[in-house]
Amino acid sequence: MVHLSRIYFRKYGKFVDNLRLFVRGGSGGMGLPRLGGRGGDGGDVWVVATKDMTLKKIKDKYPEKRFTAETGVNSSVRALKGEKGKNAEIFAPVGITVTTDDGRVLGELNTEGVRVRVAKGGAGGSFHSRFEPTKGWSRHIRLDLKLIADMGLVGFPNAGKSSLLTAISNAKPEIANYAFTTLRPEIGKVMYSDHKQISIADLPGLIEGAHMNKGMGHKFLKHVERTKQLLFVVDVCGFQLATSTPFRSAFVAVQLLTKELELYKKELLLKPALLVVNKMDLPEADDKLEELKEQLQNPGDFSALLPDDMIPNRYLTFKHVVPVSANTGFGVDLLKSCIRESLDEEAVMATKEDHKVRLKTLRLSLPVTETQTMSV
Ligand SMILES: Nc1nc2c(ncn2[C@@H]2O[C@H](COP(=O)(O)OP(=O)(O)OP(=O)(O)O)[C@@H](O)[C@H]2O)c(=O)[nH]1
Ligand SMILES: [Mg+2]
Repeated sequence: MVHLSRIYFRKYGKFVDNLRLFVRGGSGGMGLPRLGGRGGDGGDVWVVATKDMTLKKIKDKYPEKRFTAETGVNSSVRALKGEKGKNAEIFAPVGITVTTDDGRVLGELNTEGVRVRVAKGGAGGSFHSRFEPTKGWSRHIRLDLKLIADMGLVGFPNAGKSSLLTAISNAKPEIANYAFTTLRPEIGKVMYSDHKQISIADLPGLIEGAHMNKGMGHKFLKHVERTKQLLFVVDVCGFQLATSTPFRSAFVAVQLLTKELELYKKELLLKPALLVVNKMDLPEADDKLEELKEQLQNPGDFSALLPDDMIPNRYLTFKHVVPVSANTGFGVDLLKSCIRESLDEEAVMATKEDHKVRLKTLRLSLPVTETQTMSV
């Protein structure tokens, strides 16, 4: 079973959370001057929110990333009014924003079945156009998978994720000394002194086997896909789900969490990650933290501590390892600044990347030809 899922996950390429596509409405059909016949209008291009769809699937299925609707049917003696060309439909995942290249929002596809027209077909030729049809609109659009939060908390049950969110944000999630207190994501906003706000999603605890849909499984992991960065949270003293399940030290917990994400979708591990070592107020926490830090320096040397089939292919490198106590507030300010620093760094990199793409596009599209943009 584990093997099967590994083979399955190898199929994934890089995680895709935005996609740029070229869309063109179909041209209109020719009119028939002799009999005053009108050609059919060209088909339109629509983006349709569809269950179980991903941007990656669109990219794989349409590597050219071009969608053109069909041309309207010419007017003929047998059918004076030509039929409208067939629409092109782009089946896209639920939770995307569709924008033009310059950032104008064309639609938010938040519910299955919602659709937005992104390119209108041209008009069929008629008396008013001397029976000449017009071309469909053409342009580039962007599909962006909306993030539910900047940061997502990833940890086993009871690690103190909800307590941590309470300590650093305005959120008031449920906290209790039993596993699976949190059953759905709750978003907390963290305020900074310069008024910048960032969002953190408290997510249900992950358990071993989550990638095979155990526990909250996929429901949980799906949300992790929609955060910019990951905030791993472990209990410095380790974790045991039940007396019948093995005890996991903080180091093992980190690696098991990594492996669960890897087995679900290894691209998740491309996201920047920070590690929070919680419950530093507990006895012997300092010694345990030292041990954890040492193990994280050379994780490969400690792989014998992990079950054979749960050794990550690549150990994660955390941008920051921050010891905190959600209960006493120790380390919370430091954590807030580490989070901010990490997000700011990523934003700078994203802007640079975006500039590069735009420059490249500009060079490729010069001189500007007949590309038209729609006014709605
Ligand atoms: N001593 C100590 N206990 C803590 C700390 N943070 C959280 N706890 C306790 O750990 C237990 C679990 O805390 P939660 O915040 O509910 O943990 P969670 O990770 O959100 O758990 P799930 O929602 O079940 O995944 C509670 O009894 C908390 O009071 C801490 O810093 N120190
Ligand atoms: Mg919780």
